[in-house]
Formats: sequence, structure tokens, C-alpha cells
Amino acid sequence: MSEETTPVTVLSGMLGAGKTTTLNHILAQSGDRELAVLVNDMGKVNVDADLVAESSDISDEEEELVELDDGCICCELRGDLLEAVDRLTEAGEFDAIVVESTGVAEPLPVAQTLTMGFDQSDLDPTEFYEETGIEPLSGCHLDTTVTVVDAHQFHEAMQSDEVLDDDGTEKHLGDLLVEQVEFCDVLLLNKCDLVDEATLEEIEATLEVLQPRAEILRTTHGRVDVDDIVETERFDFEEARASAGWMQELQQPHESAEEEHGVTSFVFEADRPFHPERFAELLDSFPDEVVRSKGHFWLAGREDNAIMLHVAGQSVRVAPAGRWVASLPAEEQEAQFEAHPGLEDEWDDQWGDRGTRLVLIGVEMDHEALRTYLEHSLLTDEEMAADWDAFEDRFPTFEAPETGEATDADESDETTDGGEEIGIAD
Ligand SMILES: Nc1nc2c(ncn2[C@@H]2O[C@H](COP(=O)(O)OP(=O)(O)OP(=O)(O)O)[C@@H](O)[C@H]2O)c(=O)[nH]1
Repeated sequence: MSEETTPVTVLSGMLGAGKTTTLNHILAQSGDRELAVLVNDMGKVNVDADLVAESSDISDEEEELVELDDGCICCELRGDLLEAVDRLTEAGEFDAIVVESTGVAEPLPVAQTLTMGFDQSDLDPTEFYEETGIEPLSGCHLDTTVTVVDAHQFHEAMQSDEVLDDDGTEKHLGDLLVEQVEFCDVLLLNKCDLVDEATLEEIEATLEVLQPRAEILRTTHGRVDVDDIVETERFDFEEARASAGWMQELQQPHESAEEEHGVTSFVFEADRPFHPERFAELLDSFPDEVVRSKGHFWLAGREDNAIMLHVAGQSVRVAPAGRWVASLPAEEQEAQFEAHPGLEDEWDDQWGDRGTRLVLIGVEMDHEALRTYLEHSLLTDEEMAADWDAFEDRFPTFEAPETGEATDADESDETTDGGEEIGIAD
């Protein structure tokens, strides 16, 4: 598919991580390769594009530098991104295209936009093209997604409770950082000059657990080999989407005893519900050593719907995760049993598929203590026999999904959903 079409590299990374520096470096090192670049900036003036133009011989006059200003290519400028990439491809003068995203962009929707032209059956490209009136891309393909991580700011960003504004959408700093790490082919650990070896090794170990598939390269001032991020043929949508460490851990759980720099993971499973107030309290002060937690849970009193938990650094969000199959009408249950052959094995006579599966990834986690902590939030035998609706419940109420929308929390990466903060008031 890819040989005759132009390869596209997408650079993501937090504000100030070193995307523009990396871009300038590869432009200077591109040799005989003709590169076109597309720079996205949130402001009306594209500062990054000016920086690229200043420090390279690339220019917007010759149309090898395209600026997309005043919006984000992972949201409202998705159509403009496609059109710009299409224009550059049509010009036929370039060997590769490099896209620099804004610091608040999520890589998944950007990749989704760029791959819509290919056969992604579950993404329903037809609907997308009908809705937007945009023609599918044919002359180029997404080749490599790169995330630039600032080694110097990594821990601070993970622990920060800063909330960024992406054109009206609030994004938690730690959440965004984790999402950028979880969806990429190559991770550039930049600003290595500002961090000591032990810290670098620890960050690398964390990145490896969060994103086992990506190649991790250390860089200083974005000095990376062009061949490591351009025309690598590393990108594969389905692989990228299923490659996050938490997802792999949920699919093939194992207690990671062999810890590197104290980074471990484990899956917590329970077949009785959480007490809404005790679990909310636990989430209010979730242990700092947990870097990432994801999965679905059963909350007492919410017997129709599963709830998804997303923890990334200091950000804790919950979102609807679909109906429990046990809450569906009999004929829809039958359809679910046929679609998911493993479901029957896990079925409980009384509670059906209701239950909790959460993966926890962190540094220096005391697994035993965390399990006890989580178990303490489950209903006791006495509470199991009580009226669950009488428990205080400050979790958000989600609109009931259509029947038939059963939970598939283990397989779906809801990276683009908003979710709701759980720092709810008493
Ligand atoms: N010490 C050090 N500074 C670096 C390194 N890489 C980039 N910088 C500096 O960090 C600052 C931000 O770098 P940029 O390349 O503009 O970062 P960016 O990701 O494009 O930032 P935004 O466009 O704001 O999202 C600049 O002052 C760079 O000179 C590095 O490896 N080491």
C-alpha cells in the first residue's frame, strides 16, 4: 500500500518538549530527501512555523511549509489537516511530510484522520467523509507517529494538577502526556542533557511499561537520525491502538515481579461491587506511586452500567463504559454470548458479568497494600445484604446508554472520550 504514496510523520509532545527543535534538526539533516512540513499552532500567529522558517531554508513561499493556525488538528482543524496534506501530496515534489502537532493535541484523533482513507472497518470512514465532505487521502500514508517527551519535566508533568485548555476542552496535563506516550511508534526522550543517568533510566522504564511497542530513543536538542522517524514504516493503526501497556496488561495479566527501576504493574479483579463512598474517598487521594490506572468497575447501586476509570498522574476521571450484559433483555444477552464466546466462562449465576478489572501501573508500588486498600472499598458481607441504593453516591450520573451497548471496556481504548473528573464535592 505504502510504496508509491508519500509517508507522513506526525510529531506530538507536550508544550516545550522539543518538537520544533526536533523538526529543525531533521530539516537540517534531511540531505537529498525533500521534506514538506506542516506546523499546527493554537494561536492566530504561528510562532513555531516562524521558528522553522527562520532556522531552516524551508519557506511558506515555496509551499513546502504549511501553517495551520488558530485551532487544533486533533479537533476542529481535522478537515484542514487532510486538505493540507492532500495539497502537499498532490504537488508531488516531496519525499515525505512531517506534521508538528500542538502541545495539547492527542495523537489518536490525528492518526485517525490521516488513516481514514484506508480500510479501517470499525471507524466508519464513509460516515466521516459524508459528514465532512472531505475526500479520502490517496497519495500519502501515515508512516510514523513520534512523541517527544521532556525528560526534565516528566515527573513534574505527571504529578501536576494543571489543566490545559484545548479550544474549550479541558485537558489534564498528566492525562495528555500519558495519552501521547501510549499512542506512538517512536518515543524521543529529549532534554537528556538536563537529567542524570539514574532519572533517565527510571523514566525509560516507566515509558516502556506505558508503551511497550515504541522504540525509545534518547535525544538532546532533538538530535535524532532522520531515518529513525521518517519513512520507518512503523505505523499500524490497529497495533498502535492496542499497544498501550494497560491494555496489554488487561488482556494478558501477569504480576510483574521483575521490576526495573521499581516500575511494576498488576491487575485488580473483584466480583463484588465497590462501596460508592469508600471508593470515591480512595480516588480522592489515590496513591501517588500509581502512574496509570485504567479499566472498568462495578459500583453498588449502578447495576445497569459499568464505569470506566482513567488515572494518569494526578488526573482521575470516570466515564460510562456501557451496559452490563446481565442488565440486557434476554434476546440481547444471547446475541452478546454469541459475539463474545469467553463471556459464559466468567458468568456468575447471581451477578452475571458485573465485576471490576483495573490495571495499575506505577513506581515503587506496594502491591499488597494497594490490593488491601482497594479491597477495603468493596462491600462487606453485611453491606452486600443491605439496600445498595441507600449508600451515599457522589459519582456522576451518566445517561443510560442504548440497550445493546454492552461493556467492552477491556478492548476499547477510550482515549478520546472526555470522562468526568472525580474530585466531586461532598
Ligand atoms: N537544554 C535543552 N533544551 C532544549 C532541548 N530541546 C529543546 N530545548 C529548548 O526547549 C525550548 C522548547 O523547545 P521547542 O522545540 O520550541 O519545543 P516545542 O515542543 O516545539 O514547544 P511548543 O511549540 O511550545 O509546543 C526551546 O528553548 C529549546 O531550545 C534539549 O534537549 N536540551
